[in-house]
Amino acid sequence: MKLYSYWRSSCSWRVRIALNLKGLPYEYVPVHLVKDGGQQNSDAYRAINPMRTVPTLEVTEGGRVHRLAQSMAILEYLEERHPSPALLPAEPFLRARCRMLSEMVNSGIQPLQNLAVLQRIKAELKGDDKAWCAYWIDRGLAAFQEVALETGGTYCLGDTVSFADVFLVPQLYGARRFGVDLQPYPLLTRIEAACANLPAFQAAHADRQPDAVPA
Ligand SMILES: N[C@@H](CCC(=O)N[C@@H](CS)C(=O)NCC(=O)O)C(=O)O
Repeated sequence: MKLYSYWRSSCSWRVRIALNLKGLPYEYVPVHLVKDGGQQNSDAYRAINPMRTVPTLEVTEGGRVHRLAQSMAILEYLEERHPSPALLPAEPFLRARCRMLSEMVNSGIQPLQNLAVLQRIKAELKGDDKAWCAYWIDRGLAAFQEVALETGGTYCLGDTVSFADVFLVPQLYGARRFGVDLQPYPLLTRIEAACANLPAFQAAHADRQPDAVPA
């Protein structure tokens, strides 16, 4: 498998964690989201992913190359194709709660802090892109914690790692980047610390990627 990724992209990070948790090796193809006006906007990359975003996972199966985009769709594919270890709970209610928490990040927070959105806010609306981001991330995390309190154990859903943790951890990195105070979210930072003990999360960390820029 080949993963088109950017070190600091939270959506790519989710897929890296899931691939690692499932023990699936992959080739890392860096797509620089800022350099050259953003390599995601190049004709070559648009042919790979018309949404001009990372991640894209390329899978060769039965002699055919399949390209998958949208981290949630990729995670669902990995879960179906490589069910063990399971990243979705077996029980239908918990399964839905897991997807619910994941979507709170996937559609409730990340799209509002996406690079292309921030560039427009700053350049065209002359707005404060960082304050915009911090507001939506904070609001989203507050809701996430409230929901996670009902099911949280070591991780978001009891004591087993799931999609919800895979979505949460990169989002907390983004929160710090945009100056969000995480003091009000002790459950979330506790879960983050538990995930940080796992090799799959460690290897997926932004700073450990081949295209990472040292601070
Ligand atoms: N819903 C998509 C979102 C993908 C996305 O927005 N990726 C960001 C990085 S996390 C990106 O490539 N942004 C490029 C841009 O805004 O120009 C997913 O989950 O994969």
